[in-house]
Amino acid sequence: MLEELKERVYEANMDLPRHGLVVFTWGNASELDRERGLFAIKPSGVSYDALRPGDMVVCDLDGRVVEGALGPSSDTPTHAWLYRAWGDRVGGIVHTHSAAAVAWAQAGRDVPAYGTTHADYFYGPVPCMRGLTRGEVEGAYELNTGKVICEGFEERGIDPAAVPAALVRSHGPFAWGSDAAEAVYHAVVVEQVAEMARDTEALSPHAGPAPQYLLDKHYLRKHGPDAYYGQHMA
Ligand SMILES: O=C(CO)[C@@H](O)[C@@H](O)COP(=O)(O)O
Repeated sequence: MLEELKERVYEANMDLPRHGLVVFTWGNASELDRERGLFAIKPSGVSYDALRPGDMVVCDLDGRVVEGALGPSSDTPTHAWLYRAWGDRVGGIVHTHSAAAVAWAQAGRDVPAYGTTHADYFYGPVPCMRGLTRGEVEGAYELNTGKVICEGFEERGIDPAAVPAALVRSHGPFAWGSDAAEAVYHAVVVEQVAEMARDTEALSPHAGPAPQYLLDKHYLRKHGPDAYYGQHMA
């Protein structure tokens, strides 16, 4: 079972450079095994060319390594915190430094819902979390990154299942999903909508978000109780 988990997490990590979301070692993906209370994650700082399924590191929800010869991703405490907080809804997490999403994070701005591409996946803006304080950075930095994301969603009343991504100010995007593969998918979508939103503002600085009724329609026809997008076989 853990071998299958490692294989899936390996494939998710390898999908990050395939989709152009990371260069060098700038990202990581993980997946939760809810029954065991464990997750597998990429080892830290290992080149994607050299990565093998058996290199994936298995950790508990405190971020302690329970299996693996290599050190886990430096962002392991962030993943662990998010699984502890949201593990009932989130089964896979991805962090990247994809360029357009990072640009919004560095600007300290939410990615506005400018159109239906965005609304097909996110029920509202992709929120930019506050930057970490000096104390949070000099303390348990990566754990505090997870806390800042959770606090931001709580303060704004956002359900992480309805908005499966966030930006952390001055840092970059985190995305999640039901498993690692879906988290990668959402990381790709965040980058795409970040690019589109940036271009929208370049063309029309005062475009403003699309009408709420249109955003609602697109989100709900895919994710609402009466969703009809795609194949719905009886
Ligand atoms: O944010 C950073 C680096 O600043 C990390 O997320 C990124 O390099 C990936 O690190 P890991 O190789 O997963 O430890």
